[in-house]
Amino acid sequence: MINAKDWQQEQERLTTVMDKLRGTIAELEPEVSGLRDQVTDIRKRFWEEVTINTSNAEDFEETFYSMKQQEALLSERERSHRQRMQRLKSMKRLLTSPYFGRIDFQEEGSSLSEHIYIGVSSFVDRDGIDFLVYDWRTPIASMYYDFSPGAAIYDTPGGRVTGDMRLKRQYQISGGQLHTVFDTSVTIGDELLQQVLGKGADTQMKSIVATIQREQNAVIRDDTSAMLIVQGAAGSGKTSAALQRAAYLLYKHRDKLKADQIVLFSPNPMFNSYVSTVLPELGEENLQQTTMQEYLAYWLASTFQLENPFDQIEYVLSGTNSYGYEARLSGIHYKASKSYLKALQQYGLWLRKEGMLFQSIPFRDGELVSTEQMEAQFYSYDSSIRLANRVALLQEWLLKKLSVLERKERRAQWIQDELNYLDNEQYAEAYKELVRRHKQEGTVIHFNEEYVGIYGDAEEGLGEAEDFDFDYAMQEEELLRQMIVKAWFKPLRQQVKRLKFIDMIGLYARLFGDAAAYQEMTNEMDMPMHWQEISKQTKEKLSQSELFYEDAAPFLFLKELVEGNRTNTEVRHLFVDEGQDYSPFQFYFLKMLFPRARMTVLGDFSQAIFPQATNLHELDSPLTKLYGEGETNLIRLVRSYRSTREIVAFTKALLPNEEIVPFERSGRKPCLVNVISSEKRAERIIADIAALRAEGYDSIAVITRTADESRQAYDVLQSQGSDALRLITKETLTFEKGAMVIPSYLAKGVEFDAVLIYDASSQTYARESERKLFYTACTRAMHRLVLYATEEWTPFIQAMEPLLYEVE
Ligand SMILES: Nc1ncnc2c1ncn2[C@@H]1O[C@H](COP(=O)(O)OP(=O)(O)OP(=O)(O)O)[C@@H](O)[C@H]1O
Repeated sequence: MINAKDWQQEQERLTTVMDKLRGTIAELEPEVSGLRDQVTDIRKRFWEEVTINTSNAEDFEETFYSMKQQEALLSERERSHRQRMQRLKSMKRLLTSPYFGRIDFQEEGSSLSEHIYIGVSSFVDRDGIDFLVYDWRTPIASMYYDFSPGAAIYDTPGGRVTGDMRLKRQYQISGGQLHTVFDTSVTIGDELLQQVLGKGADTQMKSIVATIQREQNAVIRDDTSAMLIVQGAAGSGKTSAALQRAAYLLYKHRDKLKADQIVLFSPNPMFNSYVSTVLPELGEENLQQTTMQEYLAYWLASTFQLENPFDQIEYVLSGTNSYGYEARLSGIHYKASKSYLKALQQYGLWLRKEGMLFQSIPFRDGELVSTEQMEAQFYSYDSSIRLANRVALLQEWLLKKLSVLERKERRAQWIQDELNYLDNEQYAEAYKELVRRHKQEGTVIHFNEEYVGIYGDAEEGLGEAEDFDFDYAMQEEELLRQMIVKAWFKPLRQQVKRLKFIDMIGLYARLFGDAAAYQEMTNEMDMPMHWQEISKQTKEKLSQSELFYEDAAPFLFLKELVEGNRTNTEVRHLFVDEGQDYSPFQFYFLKMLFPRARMTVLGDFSQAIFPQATNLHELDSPLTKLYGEGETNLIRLVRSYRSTREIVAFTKALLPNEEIVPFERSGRKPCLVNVISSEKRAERIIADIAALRAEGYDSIAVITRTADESRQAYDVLQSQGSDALRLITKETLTFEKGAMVIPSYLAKGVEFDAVLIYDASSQTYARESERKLFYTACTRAMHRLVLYATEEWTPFIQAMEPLLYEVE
């Protein structure tokens, strides 16, 4: 804490800033509403202000300019309104807490030490020169996160500034009131961080701008790497850093980067809701959020029933004894690998020479264009042309061919039959169309009463009948023929436009047959184990219009090789959270889909629970190779901010090689509870939840290994009288406070005040492959961790130092 005199000065400064803020808000409010009224008014009276006259070229030009003028006025007012509105919102945000930090900095060569107050946005005095508050993302504010008092530097677009930081101070201000002030030295106020971290879990993630740590700041402000990899221990603030990074990039490149040009891939829809308030809290619009599944489904759901990654992991966790399990696992690994990617690329090259598969264009009972014709045409193009470009040429050829065939078909005998079956409405339509055409051409025609009698007097304002000089009946028949054939050809044309003439499923399915054929097409030297069974399983799925999750990205990749068109050049930044759960294949695929985006991948290999995991940080990581070492920056975060020291010590013992340093916050040791039956366990869990609630913990998760176990646990707990318990499934979209039962893989990325591991026995967690899953579940706990078992404890606990836990 600071002395009374300094406190007094800080109090006075806060009062001055608050007054000025109120003054600015009072000035801005009427300006904003005035501009809003003007915009509404201009919009409403737009056409009144424009004189429309198109009688001659000069009048037309005048009309055009008067419209342009009106449009310019409107967009200028809209822009002013938007800017003022944004400023007003920023000022209002500052009103509760105008700043959280201050540094005093004396630039080299200057005799003055400047007081830099730092908040969530900048606030400049009326003179436009005096910065009362600096946005935390300004270059000068970076020193607050990067240095302790003493020599300090910061980089600006104009070059590096060096100097001396005389003071570093932190504030807790809320509701415009000064609560605490700390002078800090080494890191950003451990006291403040202690207070922030000691609080309960929230249903929404919070912004951490007031307490960003130095290594996190490096993640946030890295603006040069094409690939930024953040390997961070559980709870080290990867997701937090990613979101503040988005806010930073939006601020730094505000004139050219928009929020919808940043895409965040997150682990599940519930996580999306969990992080969705951080950017708005920082005054920025939300970025685009999606999940890999959602993205794949966008392109594939109309063709296949797509397996969900959570169903895949359920199978991996529960299907150990089922037939074909080993083969499926081997298939999952192979289809996630760089080798498979190369195999598909090679297959693409092979297809340039031979083997493209097409679907004929059917017509009535036969074929309009056969697959042989397509094949011949396709391979008549220069073999150096890329597959996708050749497909585009073939498409053009097909469309032209359809036009020729369409004209030819008008003379076909079957049309005559169709004509006989037409109803009056269709004749009437043709009649109207003819009238319209002739009117347009200025031809004067006469319809005899017979036609008018049948079809009604569609013709109004037609000139007097003069020469009955064209054979209406013939024209009508010709038109009807055209209409009939057109109706038949329209869907065919659409199919061609949608590239339905390519047999994509056939092309993918062909890979899964004889191993020798596969090797010939793909040059694969190192076939995965159980190839025959993998092939059988894959083809079986395809034949039912279903797709395994592990096949989704590869299928789409092949589709892209053959068809092109799917790349997105708008997106500039791709953030992939829980990156260890994506396959090398998927990363490569993402790079291909978003060729103009930089990538930020955040993850923890220790939490790699999906079989297609990617190692993020080792030298041979496929991620480093994606953009090359020169373009890649790897940052490691080892300090964990989520869990107490005791919980971190326990979880670290599960994965002794994991680099993880706890933030010094203390709590109870994890507690092991052994009970004799599942009923007794339910009783105990219910009592524990009640006790935790009484201690003030609002968010409590009973974590099970799989969804099946969640359902069982939920049923037992309910039958024992636990009310207000929520069952979380892969369909759950929002994250709410309270007690819940949740499978381990859905708890990824989120955190709870207390975690109750439903079954930590050797029956549930025994295989080495389950170690990381168990670790991930335990690391969700912020303050309390309780584990239950009805049998002997999992070997992961048995191997642990007993000092690390309490037993009840
Ligand atoms: N600098 C910080 N100041 C305050 N709180 C922080 C800071 N860094 C992280 N935290 C808090 O620590 C918790 C964990 O952060 P976050 O979820 O971002 O970690 P993570 O590395 O993504 O975790 P995991 O990999 O386990 O999902 C959150 O409650 C977050 O608010």
